Amino acid sequence: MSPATLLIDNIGELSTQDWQDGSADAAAASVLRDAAVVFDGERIAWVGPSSSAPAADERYDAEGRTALPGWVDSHSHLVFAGDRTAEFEARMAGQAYAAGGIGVTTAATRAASDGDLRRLLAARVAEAAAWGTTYLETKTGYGLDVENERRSAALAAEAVDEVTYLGAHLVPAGADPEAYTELVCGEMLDAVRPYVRWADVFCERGAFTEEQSRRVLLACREAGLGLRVHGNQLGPGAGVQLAVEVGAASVDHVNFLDDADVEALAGSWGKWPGPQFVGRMGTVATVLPACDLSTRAPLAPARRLLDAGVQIAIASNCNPGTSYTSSVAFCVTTAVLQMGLSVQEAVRAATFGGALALRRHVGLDEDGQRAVGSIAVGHRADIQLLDAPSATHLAYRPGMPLTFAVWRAGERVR
Ligand SMILES: N=CN[C@@H](CCC(=O)O)C(=O)O
Ligand SMILES: [Zn+2]
Repeated sequence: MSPATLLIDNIGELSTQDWQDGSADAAAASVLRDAAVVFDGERIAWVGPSSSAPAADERYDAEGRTALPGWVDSHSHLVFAGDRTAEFEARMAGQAYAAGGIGVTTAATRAASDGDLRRLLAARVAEAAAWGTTYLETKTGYGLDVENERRSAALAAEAVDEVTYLGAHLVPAGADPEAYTELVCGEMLDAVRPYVRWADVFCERGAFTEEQSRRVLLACREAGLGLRVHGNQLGPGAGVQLAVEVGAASVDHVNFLDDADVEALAGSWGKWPGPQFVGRMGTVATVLPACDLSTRAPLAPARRLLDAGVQIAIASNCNPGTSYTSSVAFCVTTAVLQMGLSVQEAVRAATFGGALALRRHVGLDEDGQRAVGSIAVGHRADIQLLDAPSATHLAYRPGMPLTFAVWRAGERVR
């Protein structure tokens, strides 16, 4: 049981990510020294200097460590069974990644019992939490028939914060692409609908065409789902433009972008932020650094996107094919060392950026849920402590296990 109120004081560096706008100055403003926070149950009740912190039922001394919002991992595929080590080895020997590998995981996932899938999923969620992830999205997409997609969605809804329907991940072996697309837009959508908030489509060669992707996205929007797109991963393509056209909250991967793609994404943010961050929102570009490394793809142009005024997120894309890690810290490190982001920009993308991509950056919306991804009064009490004097150590000491303590909705989970 958590105490009613908990004071965490003596925080050496507190990166609140409580931004007033997206400018570089705001990055500095969001970092406090010698700070403290107070939780009241699941809610942040106070943030400020340690010296003026109010009393609370319990106190935790951070001993000068660094505090950040918990990671908001806005892209993962955790409902699966089986193993793709052989495919990974072949890739490291020079073979290119292709969408077809999804079929291997689909066969193993269909063969797994509910109990096995539930245990596998719970272990993956626990692993993510242990490394600082406090808000987690995951997708279906390894069922690819009505009952297995429904089952994946139902199991995911038991285990994570946000569930995305990805029936349009691959046309299963032997199926007619048109007939399968109709199924995804009809009977399969009806079956998953009670469990999901989002729909996604893999708009790429070897998966779904632009026209099929548009049909899926519009049907899902009509059913009341928010939209996300896997786009421009394996080559130039229509994914980004389609995501902006349909008002998707996020387009993910974005490795191959031309000028028009960057302009479309930047243009989608032209009317944001308004007061309280609720101006008309655009399409977040979500970069997936671990996936880029594991597929030996050109890194997504995160620096260019930020400079153009696009809101970006960093996510793990944890899945057995292209990115078998849920370590968002590893992704942040890579974004700094290889994508040209500053530490605070990368931390922001993996916290506030993920919340933007899931439309959870402001609180108590239609679902009555609290805001996540930044540390401010009224937001959910999701905080991680790093065993380091500053967040810079995430990139300065790559690969070191810096996660020291994690609270999720006020509960200590590590
Ligand atoms: N690109 C599409 N889907 C996953 C990979 C799925 C798989 O290969 O199993 C991704 O986001 O990388
Ligand atoms: Zn993915």
